[in-house]
Amino acid sequence: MQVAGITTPQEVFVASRDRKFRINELLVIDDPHQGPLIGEVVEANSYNRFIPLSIEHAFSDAHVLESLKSLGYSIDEDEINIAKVKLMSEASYPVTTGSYVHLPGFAEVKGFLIKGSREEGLLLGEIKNTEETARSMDEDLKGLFYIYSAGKLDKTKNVPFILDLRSFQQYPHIGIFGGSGSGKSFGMRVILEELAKHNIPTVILDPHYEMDFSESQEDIPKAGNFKKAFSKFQIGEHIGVEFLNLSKRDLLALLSAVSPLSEAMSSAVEVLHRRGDTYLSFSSRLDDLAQALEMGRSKIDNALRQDMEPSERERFRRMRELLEDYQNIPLPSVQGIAWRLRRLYSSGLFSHDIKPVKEAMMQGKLAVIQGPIWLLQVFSTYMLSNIYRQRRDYKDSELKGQIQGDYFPPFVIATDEAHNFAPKGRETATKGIITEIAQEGRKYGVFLVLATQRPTLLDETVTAQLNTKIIFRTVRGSDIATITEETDIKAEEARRLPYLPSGDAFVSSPLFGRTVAIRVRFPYTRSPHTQNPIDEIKNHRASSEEKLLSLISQHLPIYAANFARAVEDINRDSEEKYEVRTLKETLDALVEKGRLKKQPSPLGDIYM
Ligand SMILES: Nc1ncnc2c1ncn2[C@@H]1O[C@H](COP(=O)(O)OP(=O)(O)OP(=O)(O)O)[C@@H](O)[C@H]1O
Repeated sequence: MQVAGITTPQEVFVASRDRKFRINELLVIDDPHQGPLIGEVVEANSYNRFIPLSIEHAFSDAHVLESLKSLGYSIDEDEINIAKVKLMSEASYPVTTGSYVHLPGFAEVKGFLIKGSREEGLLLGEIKNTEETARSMDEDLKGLFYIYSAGKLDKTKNVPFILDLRSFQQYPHIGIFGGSGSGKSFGMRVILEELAKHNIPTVILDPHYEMDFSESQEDIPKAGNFKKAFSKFQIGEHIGVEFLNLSKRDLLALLSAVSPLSEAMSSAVEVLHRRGDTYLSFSSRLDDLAQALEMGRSKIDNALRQDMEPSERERFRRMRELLEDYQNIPLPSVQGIAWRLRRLYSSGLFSHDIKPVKEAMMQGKLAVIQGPIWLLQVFSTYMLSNIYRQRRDYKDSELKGQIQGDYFPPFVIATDEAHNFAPKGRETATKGIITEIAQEGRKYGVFLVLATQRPTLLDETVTAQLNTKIIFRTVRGSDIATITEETDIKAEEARRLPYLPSGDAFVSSPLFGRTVAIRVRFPYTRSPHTQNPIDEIKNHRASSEEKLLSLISQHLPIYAANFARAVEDINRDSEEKYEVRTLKETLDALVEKGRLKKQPSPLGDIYM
């Protein structure tokens, strides 16, 4: 392999007669004047005499041709492999044409490939096309995980891609971008498994109900057990919000997450919510005021003149007071607040608190929060503000040398569909807290892992703070443009984005100082949704058939003449609601499948 053509201090062409180049592989150029220079292949091509060098293409540059000839290549006969190579760091002078080039041993390029220790890093996958270099790699870095590729699962043979945990302090936030089916969810799962391995407290917002780590991939030997590494909470069922602790700001955020509040409603909440309010006290105040506004003063006074139960009288008195204090609040605003509040209440939100989440975090677990996206927004606004504040207060008081309250650890927040939580050009309940953490979470050790299919729809301030970006296959032009703007991805790589296979990604990270092409390792656990829908139908059918058969077999033989009795018996023993007609159909279907026999008799058919 030799350098050919006109060179620059940043970029060269390398030619080889017998070795095909692979994109992203590293090469060492032995420049006689500048010593070894490391470069990365960004374009790889092969030519032979049957397909002449094209006129438009850069490689056809007359200088490259001339240079190849003078290096002893016969461009009319030989197959020639040519690579465009970008140097990792700029050379002092243009590279010497004709310099020999060799494939690096691990020691020569270790500094470019490995930026963290195996013990203290997240093992996300392998660096593409580093197989030859990996042969001379330290033994303890070899075969650390499994890669699934071309229908086969194998131990990795490449150099591992390790994201150093300690580097989070410097580069705290991770973005995962990629279109549908590109490998984003697998990538997120791998990151979360790695965080779990290190017992890093992590809160996961899971709008897709897919973040379950209890089922291991069967094909991976010794996949490890993640069952105890995570706890799953459903909003309204296991966790919720303590109304008593809500500030006015929290309450406004919660109500507006149900449906945006008008100006009048916001000001009404400001004046109506009082310190120490419980759900009951606040909601009855709203109901009383709504009724008072509806009745008007004279009707209330009239009512008070009548005979009534003391508790009833007390209520009318309260209504009159409320009317005096808040007569300027429009009735529709009070009603608007009341229905939003009722919606929150009926979701179960106010019946629980976030203690279980905090406990899971204190144990260094993954705390998976599940709920429909609107409720997740409502709840996470409150929860993230709460735990972030707790961590901030702890850290601030530690810095001031006056620790108050209990220890609260650094933590990670991870979510898919991040553009719903911090959308561009639109306010949502969660956006404020996510932007705040994106901007100053680093100081407190609070880190974000945000995945989205649509980076273009993610708030720019947040996107700009995502220091490490993992970019999977992306087809949409506008998203490729955003990615190109927001990362150091090279033009050649951006062109490849629409064609990346699922699970391949570019990692743009300041730690590496360049974009690294990786294949994400195969996760140890699997999502509960991995079953193919067609298999699901078949399995369900087979298991219902078994259930049916074992139910019916207890009542065999069934005589057609005595169907009514059989229906009664079967319905009594099960939750089924057969009628004579449906039982007959079911039995006939089982006969057709060969699971039952039907024998004619003078008194009618007998099923056995
Ligand atoms: N690292 C990987 N190794 C092997 N196969 C992978 C990998 N990543 C993804 N795949 C394959 O691609 C499929 C889709 O991946 P995944 O579910 O992660 O996509 P996604 O980007 O999250 O899509 P969506 O946004 O639609 O959920 C997986 O079911 C799997 O078959």
